[in-house]
Amino acid sequence: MLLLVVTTALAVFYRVRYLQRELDQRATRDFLTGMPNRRHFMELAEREFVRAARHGTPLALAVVDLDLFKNINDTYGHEVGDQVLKRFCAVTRQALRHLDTLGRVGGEEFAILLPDTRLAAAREVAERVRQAVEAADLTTARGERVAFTGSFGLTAYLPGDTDLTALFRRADVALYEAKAGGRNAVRVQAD
Ligand SMILES: Nc1nc2c(ncn2[C@@H]2O[C@H](COP(=O)(O)OP(=O)(O)OP(=O)(O)O)[C@@H](O)[C@H]2O)c(=O)[nH]1
Repeated sequence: MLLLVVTTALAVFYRVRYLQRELDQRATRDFLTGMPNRRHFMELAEREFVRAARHGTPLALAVVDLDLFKNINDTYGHEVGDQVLKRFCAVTRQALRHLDTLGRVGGEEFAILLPDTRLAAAREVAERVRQAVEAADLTTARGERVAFTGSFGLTAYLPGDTDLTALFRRADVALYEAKAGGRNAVRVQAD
């Protein structure tokens, strides 16, 4: 009898723990790509921003927008567009270091957080990711080869920054320049 009670209690315990993890996962991860969703990415970025502001540790932020993504959807269909988003994440994740965080902050918009990284090093990382994305492709069920690229806006924490918004503002300006300059490029906004 005691054995039955104990095994039932254990089974309930593990089931509850599993469900709790499922819930946590759904709250923090983007359903399509499995990357941190916007809210979770912002939480992680906020944590790193506080650390940079308090201890003066370097911190870089890149915003990435897939190029002419509407064309991919229009040409190959929304499902292939979804596959491109997933492939982009896999390729980018592989080109990043373990400490870096890739988040999906919008439909075809992503952000990369690079803790303990100065601008010069971050530029190298962003350029490596850009090249990896450019070199990647996928083949559709109909045998069509789909290539894709991304534009990158990069910035780093400055001692005068009072909040994370300042970094996003600069990164967005750099991203705009990358798009205006013809896309598939890394642009930097240092101040
Ligand atoms: N397949 C798919 N498409 C998405 C998703 N989220 C956003 N999009 C599409 O992404 C496209 C973004 O298009 P635009 O904002 O016009 O930008 P763009 O075509 O990438 O052009 P540029 O940013 O100027 O290079 C829209 O067509 C959205 O419908 C998604 O989850 N899956």
